[in-house]
Amino acid sequence: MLDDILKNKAQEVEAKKSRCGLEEVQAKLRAARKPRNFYRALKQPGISLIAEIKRKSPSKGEFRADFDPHMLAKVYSENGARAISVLADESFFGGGTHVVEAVANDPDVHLPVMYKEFIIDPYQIYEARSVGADAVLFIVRAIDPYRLPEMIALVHELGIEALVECFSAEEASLAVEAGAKIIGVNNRDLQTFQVDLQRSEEIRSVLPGSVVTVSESGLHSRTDAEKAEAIGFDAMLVGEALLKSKDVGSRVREFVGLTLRAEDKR
Ligand SMILES: O=C(O)c1ccccc1NCC(=O)[C@H](O)[C@H](O)COP(=O)(O)O
Repeated sequence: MLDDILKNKAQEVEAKKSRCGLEEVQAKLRAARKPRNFYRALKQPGISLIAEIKRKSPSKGEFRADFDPHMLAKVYSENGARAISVLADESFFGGGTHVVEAVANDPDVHLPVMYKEFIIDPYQIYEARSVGADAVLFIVRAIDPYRLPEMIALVHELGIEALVECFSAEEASLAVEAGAKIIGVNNRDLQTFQVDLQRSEEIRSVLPGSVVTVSESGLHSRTDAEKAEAIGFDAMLVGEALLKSKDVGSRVREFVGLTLRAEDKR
């Protein structure tokens, strides 16, 4: 699946570049709002929630009939999320750069916003900042390892942050050597879609204490959040469990430990 997404992304990026050149993107970037500090948001006491906005995903299909990015971002920020991840990919996740732009500049939302995209080219980093994003996602296995340090350096030069995602201890070491300050462990295998929270535990144990760490995918309860915190994660990235809820606000409060967990209410 990841290979299909990346093949499609390479074509999309080339098409975008011919519609809107880098100079035009850089001009827009100069007028973008000031970055919000994603790193500091995740580094606060207790496990921080990065709440995700996506219409659909390859593994789960459509998440909700009343999908409304503005409503979700507002509810996430009013109930204790510390950052928001917005899918920029349209073909597979039903998102878009315009969706990130709307959330990042929403007057009701004051949290840092991550541009969740399959980044393979520096052009996409400029594009992310030009719409007001405060962070971008890098997937280690999607980027040429020789280019990863320069991609991370460019993100920092633009005054924003990179969440660098890995699936193995080897990828985590590559990320650290490339200068990553924030490292994520994805619990979902992107070929089989199987989720294994054990992966977070294994990789966390080889990460240095100096990086901010994020456990990503397949977290479904406050119990999962507490386990991630207990093994040393600073933050968690959660989508499905929030998006599929009838009462998104109370689900967010549950994840961040402000209300009783669903299993304790039974
Ligand atoms: O989720 C997918 O189907 C998927 C497929 C191919 C590439 C990436 C994919 N997911 C990206 C993610 O990392 C998740 O959107 C994110 O971690 C949130 O996960 P969840 O809480 O399980 O929605």
